[in-house]
Amino acid sequence: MSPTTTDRPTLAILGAGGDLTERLLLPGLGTLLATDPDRDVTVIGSGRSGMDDGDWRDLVRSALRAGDRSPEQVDGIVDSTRFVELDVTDAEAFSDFIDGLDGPVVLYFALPPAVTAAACEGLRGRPLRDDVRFALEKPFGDDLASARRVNALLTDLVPEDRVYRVDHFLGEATVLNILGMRFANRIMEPVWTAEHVERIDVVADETLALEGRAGYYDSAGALVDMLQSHLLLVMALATMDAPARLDATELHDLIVTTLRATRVWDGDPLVSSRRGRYTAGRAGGRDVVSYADEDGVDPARGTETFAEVVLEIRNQRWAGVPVFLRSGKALGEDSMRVTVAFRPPRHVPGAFSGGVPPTRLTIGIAPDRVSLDLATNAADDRFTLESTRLAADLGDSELLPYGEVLGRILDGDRLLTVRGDVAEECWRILTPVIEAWEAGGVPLEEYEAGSDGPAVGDRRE
Ligand SMILES: O=P(O)(O)OC[C@H]1O[C@@H](O)[C@H](O)[C@@H](O)[C@@H]1O
Repeated sequence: MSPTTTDRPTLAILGAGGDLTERLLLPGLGTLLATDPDRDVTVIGSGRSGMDDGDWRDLVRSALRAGDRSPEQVDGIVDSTRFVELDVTDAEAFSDFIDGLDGPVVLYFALPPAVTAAACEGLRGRPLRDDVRFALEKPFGDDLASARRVNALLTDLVPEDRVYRVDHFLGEATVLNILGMRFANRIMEPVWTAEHVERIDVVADETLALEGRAGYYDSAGALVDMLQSHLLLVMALATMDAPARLDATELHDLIVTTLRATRVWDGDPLVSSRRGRYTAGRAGGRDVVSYADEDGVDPARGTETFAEVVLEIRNQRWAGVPVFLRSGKALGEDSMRVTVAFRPPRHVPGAFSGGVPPTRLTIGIAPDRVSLDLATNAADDRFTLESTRLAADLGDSELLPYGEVLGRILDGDRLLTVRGDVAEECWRILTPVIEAWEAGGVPLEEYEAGSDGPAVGDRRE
């Protein structure tokens, strides 16, 4: 098969009629173009439901225009874009579609894992052009077994270095800042060990509720939607060893080594995990109906909208330090962050009565902020300690996480993607929790929308 060769890459979005394209991919691409005015790309949308070509162009134009970028650049993309009606599980049609694209090609699977798997299965044994890259949206598989199957299938089609598993958290400026802060400050690494750290919290609290996404979310739930993907990767970046170079192989090797050492705390999901589901209330300034009453939800399924799991990274650096991963929807506050709580000093002179406030470093992912809580002498009593917060806003980056990730994929850089073995480790770590929850071993606690989650078993820092 001889691909057409032009330098201009083609981004072919499969499942382009879904909300991901409109809400995240195209706006992300828009910010990429705004920050890189010379970048050129052909965007092709495809999906099963026939979208009118004009509607598709309008969608692309308005998503790309949402920002301050050159009209010529947007016009160039809108003029060359089109929508192709396609069922990717029809192997012959899918294969013809790929062959007809101008290369190099990024096939972006914005599709449920089972459809992606069926589409890839259909390509097996067919000639495939050698300038095609596969970009896949999370979740990668529905469980460990299916993730392994999809990975095997993919590497049967193309080498792993042409597979780009997308986790947009890796494109968050502040997530990348974890690396900068940790490895570019001499004061960090010496205390970044179990010797000095008491606990780590990786948190993604959202005021957002379901937002009409029952079709996807009701079968995923908070554990798979957030912990199995985003939060485990953030945890790995915050706890891995220092890279010698910042390239994809080095980063992925360090991430997977950390994940391989990670287990549910005490090996017991019954005491090391909590789950909850919101009831009606008010969150993020909006009235929220009970999750069970949301459109498209099957209440009998018992999907959780809040998940917390305590993990242990059983290696020399971290053994004995609990790592709390927590995420919930319809909570009282938006807060995505990593908080590292340090142990108290070995000795504090007795003159300081009344206890020592903890030292804590918080790297905020959203809002983008770094803060350090230090014990300082109280202004009104020199021999009493109080907590003082040093905080700095990191400033917003115009480039949205999806823009950062897409840019690298279009450039053939895998740094901010998820390697196959990393994705499998993420499933492996949480499989005991998934099984315990399926067996009903952990109760589904209710919490009111707008609260800070289920009260039962709360071990917040
Ligand atoms: O804050 P962001 O970047 O929108 O990321 C959070 C979202 O990440 C997505 O991957 C989840 O599916 C959503 O449920 C979640 O709301």
